[in-house]
Formats: sequence, structure tokens, C-alpha cells
Amino acid sequence: MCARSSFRERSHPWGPGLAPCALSGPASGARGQLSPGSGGDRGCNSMTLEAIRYSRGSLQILDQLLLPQQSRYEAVGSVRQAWEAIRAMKVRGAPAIALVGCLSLAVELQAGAGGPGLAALVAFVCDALSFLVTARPTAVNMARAARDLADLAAQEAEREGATEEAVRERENSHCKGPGVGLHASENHAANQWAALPICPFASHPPGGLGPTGVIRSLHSLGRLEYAFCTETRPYNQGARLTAFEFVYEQIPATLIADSMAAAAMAHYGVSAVVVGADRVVANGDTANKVGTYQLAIAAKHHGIPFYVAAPSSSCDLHLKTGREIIIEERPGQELTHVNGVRIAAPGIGVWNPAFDVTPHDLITGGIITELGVFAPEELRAALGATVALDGPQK
Ligand SMILES: CSC[C@H]1O[C@H](OP(=O)(O)O)[C@H](O)[C@@H]1O
Repeated sequence: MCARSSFRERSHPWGPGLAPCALSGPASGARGQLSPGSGGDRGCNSMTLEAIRYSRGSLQILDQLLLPQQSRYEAVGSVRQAWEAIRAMKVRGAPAIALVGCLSLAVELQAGAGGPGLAALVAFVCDALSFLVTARPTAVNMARAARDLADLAAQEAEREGATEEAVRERENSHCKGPGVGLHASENHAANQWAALPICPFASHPPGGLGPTGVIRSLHSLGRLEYAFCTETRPYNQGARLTAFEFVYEQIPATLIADSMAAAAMAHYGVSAVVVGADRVVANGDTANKVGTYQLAIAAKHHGIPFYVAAPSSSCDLHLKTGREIIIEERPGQELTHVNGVRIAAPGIGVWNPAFDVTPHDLITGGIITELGVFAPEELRAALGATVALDGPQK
């Protein structure tokens, strides 16, 4: 809460009534009038697609590899299945990865896994959590959740009269995270801004976190004119997932190729750029989907405020600068093939980092969390040690 009290109301360059010029004709040149999609024909459905469905002993994930063509839920009954789903990016997005990882452990524990005996149960919990962290190293959320759950299991097992049941129950109840979306719109009297969310959560993540949460909240308050979303090569989270969600929720939005972002800023009066985060470190440097860094450079050039929207659980103050963040590299096939069809010359080399790091000085709008909106230099004081992971990046 103290973080919130230290929050300063930020003045924004786009005050009430400032509509992106594209709505009243292009800023310059022969660009046509932009007509952002008004959303699909899903009637008045205001439901947000749920990425994760959980009830005691049962976990299902929306297989995001099948979106937007299919909305199919897949049961996850074990830690191993969760690891495989996370690695394959059936479920993706930093907090959602942590949630699915933790819930898969809860499902196994409710089925009686681990034990017999408290020591064996705690060892099982710790081994499972360490394994889950290896699925994708850049996002901090799974590592943090693993640390917290392992600590909880050990604490519970050491209590007077501890029982296996008590350990299982405590693990089961520790799997929720605060939302950020509504907070951002409350604290950002943003009026009619077009934004470029890059690779936010597909469908309903835990608590409505991330850039889509911000966009969704502003839209629900009638303060969003339209949004651009970038396709987010090579995995196309933007074209496949973000666009799907905007259409599903009838949020007016326009899909652009990643290479078009700077031109969109130049010609369609983008008021703000909001992106997610996999790991925000002590000085505010932020790892996010590859392409974020160049969005920030373009936003700086155009004087457009650049925001990172992420829960405090995505912040890791133990790392001092972005140079310490491990960047996951993924299979080259994600770049050379689309839906299994080769599009690149056989034999060409491929570099496929899943993330890049945006230096804190390019995060000019602030870091939007559920605890408040902070300038990068305010982060450490605002979030304190609560979000520092012990030891090197796990
Ligand atoms: C807002 S979710 C956090 C972050 O995770 C995504 O990466 P991936 O799709 O590889 O899991 C993307 O970078 C999001 O911004």
C-alpha cells in the first residue's frame, strides 16, 4: 500500500479530448482514413476468453497454439504436462506461465502425489517447482512462485503438529495474483489513446494483468478510441492472440506488421504505447517479447509515452540491470516455418531470441503495476525487497 501512497499523479501528454489525428484524417501524406476493426460478430458477449480454467483437482488450459482458428481446452493433470505445455507455448505470458505451473502442482498434490511423510512431500514439492522453472527462463514469475511455494511447504512442514494434508492445503491456496488492468485506467486519466500493446496475454490471464488489461479497462471506461496491435513475429502472438481477444471483446483495433509500428506512430497519432513484461529489474530495464526494444526507440523518436504494464510479481529487483537477464532462445523453425510450411531458404542461419531488453530510459510513461504506476527510478523504493529474488536468476 505504501507504494500506492508514494504514487505521483502523472500528467499525460494526451489530455481529455485529444483524439488521435487519424480519426480526423491522417496527420500527413496520403495515408487513408483508418477504420479500426470494430470487433467480431460475437454479439454482446462481453466475456473475456479464459486462458486457464481451474477447480480443485482439475486444470484446463486454452491451447493458444490453436487460436484463433480453434478455442480448445486441454486438461493438464501433472507438472510434466504443464512443463510441456509451457515450453511449447500452448500457454504463454509470464504470470499465466507461473499460474499454470503452480496449479499443475496443486492438481498433483490433491491427487496424493508426494510423500509419504512430510520430508518426502516437501522434497517432491521443491523438485517439481525447480523443474517447472526450467521450461522458460526469462520470465521471473515462475521462479518467484516456485520460491514462495517451496518456502511455504517448508514452513508448513515445520509447524507444531504439521500434517501432510495441511501442507497440501497451503500449497493449494497460494495461487492467485492481483490484477493491474483496472488500476492503470484509474490512475491514467487517459482519454482516447491509441496504443500498441505488444504481445499481451491472450484471453483472460490471471486477474486481467498486462497490456491487454490496460486496454480492456480503458475500453470499458469509454476512454479508448482504438488500438493497434502488432503481429509479433515470429510466433505471431499479436496476430493470433491479441487480435483474437480484441475482436472477441469488441475492442476497436487494427492489426499491423511489426515493421509498420513506426509508420503508424508517425501517421496515425498514436497516443501511447503499452507493452507487457517478462522481467523488470531494479533500474527499470525490462525484458519483453522481442520487438519491444525497437517499439520503444520509435516511441521515443515520436515523443510518445511508452508504458510497461505488468504485475509486481514480474519485477525482480535482485537483478540490477537488464544485462543480467537470461534471454531464452527458441527453435529456428519458428522463424523459417509458418504453420509447418517452410518460408525461408533451406540452409539459412537463424537467430531467434524470444525476448529483448528495453533500457529504462526508454520507458518514458512509466511501469504500470497493481501497486501503482512508477517511473523506472521509483521502482526499487516503491516495491522494496518484496520482489527481489534471492541469488542469481533461476
Ligand atoms: C504480458 S505476458 C508477459 C510477456 O510474456 C510474453 O512472452 P511469451 O508469449 O513468449 O510468453 C510476452 O513477452 C508478454 O509481454
